[in-house]
Amino acid sequence: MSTVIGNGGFAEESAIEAYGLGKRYRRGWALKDCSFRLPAGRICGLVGPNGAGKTTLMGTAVNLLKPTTGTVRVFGAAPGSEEANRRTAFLAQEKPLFRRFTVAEILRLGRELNPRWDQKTAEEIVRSGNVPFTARIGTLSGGQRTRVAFALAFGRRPDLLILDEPMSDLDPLVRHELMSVLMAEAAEHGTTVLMSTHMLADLENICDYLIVIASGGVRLAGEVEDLLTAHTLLTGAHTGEGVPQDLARHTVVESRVSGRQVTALVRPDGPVAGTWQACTPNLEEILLAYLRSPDTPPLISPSAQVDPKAAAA
Ligand SMILES: Nc1ncnc2c1ncn2[C@@H]1O[C@H](COP(=O)(O)OP(=O)(O)OP(=O)(O)O)[C@@H](O)[C@H]1O
Repeated sequence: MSTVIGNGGFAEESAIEAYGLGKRYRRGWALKDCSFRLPAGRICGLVGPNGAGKTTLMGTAVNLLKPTTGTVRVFGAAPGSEEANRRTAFLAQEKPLFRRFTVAEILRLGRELNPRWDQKTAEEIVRSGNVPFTARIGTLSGGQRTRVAFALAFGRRPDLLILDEPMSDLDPLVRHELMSVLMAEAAEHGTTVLMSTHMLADLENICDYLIVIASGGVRLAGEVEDLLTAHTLLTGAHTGEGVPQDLARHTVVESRVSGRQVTALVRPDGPVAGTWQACTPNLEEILLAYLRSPDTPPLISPSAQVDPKAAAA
């Protein structure tokens, strides 16, 4: 199992490590050359445009899909192994639950199949949404079914919870409530969460770690705090064509001209020369700039990097 020495000098366990992960269907590559590490204990947002391969990536981590290239490990174990299965829960986008079962029967099934089952937490999640325990799954609304799927996932008391766009069919109040449950559970038990989302509010309010994938692989990965502080948003006078000379030694993620003003999102490599107004960008500005600029070199924080040699070990 690989570990990395973190800032405090403690060895941090890896929840997920992906090495050159790729999946090819007949139509082409769904996921390509994806390498990253998710340290244990983080709540990580997985972001990317439609079709970037987020569901595919999650599918390989829970052994629903076999990668075409590369490998993925969950707590150092192969997906599908007893160790990985015991420690991981997956909530798929379409929330497949047995439609003819009642809510109580589904929870009983969860209890019987999982040695670490936490009935109290599972029941509380169902009860706080006033979902009747006697109702059949097939008669529930989409949002209620999501709530029951959440209860099943949390009831398993996983070390790693993988959620594929979990909030897409929930009303704002329920989203808020279930996100609070998610954060409280994760904080109490040190659960690692990998959650794909298109909602920037989820990222800003919940996630402390971020992985951005696009057609060319991983574009950004690391602690949200580190990703924010690595960038500066500069505004100055537009004096000529192309990237301003002052910025030539820095990584310019994106620059845009509006009238006589130029705005540039930059990864500064030391102090920036010239007359610029500088501010810290927000997560949305960084995300959009990277997704619009496929040629910008990716930024992978040290904590999110894998050692390619470890893939063969
Ligand atoms: N079973 C399949 N057969 C063929 N192509 C597939 C299959 N599953 C996914 N794909 C393709 O792989 C690519 C990645 O799909 P995936 O569902 O992983 O993306 P995503 O990032 O989760 O997208 P979204 O944000 O829209 O949910 C898409 O182009 C999709 O059409």
